[in-house]
Amino acid sequence: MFSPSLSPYKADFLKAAIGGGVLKFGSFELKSKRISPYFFNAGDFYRADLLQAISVAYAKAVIEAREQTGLEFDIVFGPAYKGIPLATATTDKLAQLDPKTYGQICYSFDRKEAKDHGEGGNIVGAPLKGKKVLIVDDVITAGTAKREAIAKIRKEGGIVVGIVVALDRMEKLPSSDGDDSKPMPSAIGEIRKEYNLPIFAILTLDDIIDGMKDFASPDDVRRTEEYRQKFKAMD
Ligand SMILES: O=P(O)(O)OC[C@H]1O[C@H](OP(=O)(O)OP(=O)(O)O)[C@H](O)[C@@H]1O
Ligand SMILES: O=C(O)c1cc(=O)[nH]c(=O)[nH]1
Repeated sequence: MFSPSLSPYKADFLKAAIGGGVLKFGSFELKSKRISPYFFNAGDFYRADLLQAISVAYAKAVIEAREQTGLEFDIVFGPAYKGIPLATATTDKLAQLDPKTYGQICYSFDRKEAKDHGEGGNIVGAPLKGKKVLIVDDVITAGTAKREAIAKIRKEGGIVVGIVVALDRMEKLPSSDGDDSKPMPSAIGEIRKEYNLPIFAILTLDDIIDGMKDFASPDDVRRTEEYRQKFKAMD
């Protein structure tokens, strides 16, 4: 059963992720090199109805963040690659849901490799200089991709004001010596502290484990629970 504490838009989003095959079970190597028994592939939200489902969920998370914390921004930034359609779809949906507040916001994203001809550079979309930037991305695991995005935005003169992700995998930071058995603080908590930034997650691993008991095999549930235990943060 989905956790009763999951708000309706979050439950709808989790249903879409399951129905669209975005949430997968098996063995996956992550950016952090950890081997995970589950994977959230936001690249699989490619059908129009799924794109609708994600843009509604991100837009509602942003609107909720504004109501709860006063979050304000000029630009939605999507880190390459999977962040790109998420940021553009979220920008569009925000303007549709609340044109008065979001009708003039812009989107922007980076290239993984700088372009050396034409307009050049490695940012596409709205120029970041002096602007308040909200990062919209898929997943946070060890936090590396978010740190890279913050560095890129700052290099361009942008002011990062917050991060919204679909899924907080609730994992610990990697330790500097690569020993993943050591107790470590959470990736999301350290970014919040280090950069003094609010980070909002639509779903957490706990939400997924609560929900998957209804549709995944007992083996997948057990492996995912063991993974949670192995990589859980000390805070
Ligand atoms: O928290 P982390 O340990 O950094 O891992 C999570 C990030 O890793 C993947 O990005 P990747 O850089 O592989 O880019 P992609 O969007 O091209 O898949 C994924 O899309 C997340 O953004
Ligand atoms: O950590 C990652 O690389 C990662 C995890 C996940 O669930 N989904 C994804 O796209 N990347």
